[in-house]
Amino acid sequence: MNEPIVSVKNLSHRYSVQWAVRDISFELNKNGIYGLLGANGAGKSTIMNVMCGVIKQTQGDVFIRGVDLGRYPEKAKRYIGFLPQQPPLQNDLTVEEFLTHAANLRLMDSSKVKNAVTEVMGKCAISHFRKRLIRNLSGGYQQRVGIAQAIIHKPDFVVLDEPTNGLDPNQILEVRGLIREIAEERTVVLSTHILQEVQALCDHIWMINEGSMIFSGSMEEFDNYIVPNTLTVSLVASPSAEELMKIPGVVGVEELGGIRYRIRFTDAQEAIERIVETSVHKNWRLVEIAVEKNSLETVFAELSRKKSK
Ligand SMILES: Nc1ncnc2c1ncn2[C@@H]1O[C@H](COP(=O)(O)OP(=O)(O)OP(=O)(O)O)[C@@H](O)[C@H]1O
Repeated sequence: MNEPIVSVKNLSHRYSVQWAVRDISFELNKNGIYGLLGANGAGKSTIMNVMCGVIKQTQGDVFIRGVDLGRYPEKAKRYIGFLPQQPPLQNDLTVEEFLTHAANLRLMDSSKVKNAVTEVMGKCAISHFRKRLIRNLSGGYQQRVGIAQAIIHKPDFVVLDEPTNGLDPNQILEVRGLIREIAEERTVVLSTHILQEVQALCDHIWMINEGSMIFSGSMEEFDNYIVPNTLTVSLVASPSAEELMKIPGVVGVEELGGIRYRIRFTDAQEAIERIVETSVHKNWRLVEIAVEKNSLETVFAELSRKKSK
C-alpha cells in the first residue's frame, strides 16, 4: 500500500521531430506543493499534460497511486485533478452548472454530485457566485472556478499549470492562499516561470531547462546553490576603491554612492575579517557589513548556464 502518489519514469516526449522533454524521472511520496520551474518553452506544460493523461508520451511511464496511466487512464485519472494553462471553462454556464458538468465528466456517482458542488464552491469561496455566468466573473474568480473543477472529485494529486498567470497582484495572493489550503490534504504540482511564485508556495522545486531536469531540491537548497561572492559595506570615512582593493581577499570593488561599497571576494570569512581589521586600523568607521545573498534570478541563470555548457 506504500506506493508513491506519483511516479514518473524516464519520461521523454517529442512533437514531430523536436524533443520537448528528455528522460525525466521523479517520485512524489508525500503531500505538499511541488513547483515545476522553467522559462517559456522549457517543457513544463508537456510534462503536466503527460502526467494528467492529456497527451501520450513518446517514451517512459507515469504511475498514479501505482496505476499505469498509459494502460489504465480511466482508473488513474480518478486520482488526478488538472487545471491546464488555458482553464477549460464554459463561459455560458453558471458556476454551479459548470461544476455539475465537471463532476459528471469525472464520472462521479450522480447521488454525490450536488453535495460535491456545494462543498467545492464553499472551499473555493465562490458560493455567492453560484448563479453567475462564468463569463461575468473576474479573472481571479474564474481561476477559482478552474481550481474548483480540478478538485471536485477529491483527487489525491492536483496539477496546476501556471495557476496565477494573468492575475492582478491581489488575485495572485488570493489564489496562492487557496492553493496552500488545497495542498493541506493532497499533493499539488504547479508550474510557473516566476521564481517568486515557487518561493512563495513550494516545498520542493524542480527546475526544467530545454526539456531536462537541471535541479531538484528544497527551496533552501535552491537558494544556497551558489555560494555568495559579494558583500556590501558602509564606511563613514569613504576610502578610495584603490585602498579597498589592497585588502587581502578583496578581488573587486564597486562604489555604490555615498559611503556604500559592494566588494567581491573569494572567501567570505577572510574578507570580512580583513575588512573589519583594516577599517579599525585606518579609522574608516565601519557602520554596516553584510554578505549579499544571490538573487533567485542569479541561481536560475547559473543553473541554466551550467547545464547547457
Ligand atoms: N503541440 C506542439 N507541437 C509542436 N511543438 C510543441 C507543441 N507544444 C509544445 N511544443 C514545443 O515543445 C517545447 C516545450 O513546450 P511546453 O509548452 O511544454 O513548454 P512550457 O515550459 O510549458 O512553456 P510555456 O510556459 O511557454 O507554456 C517548446 O519548444 C514548444 O514550442
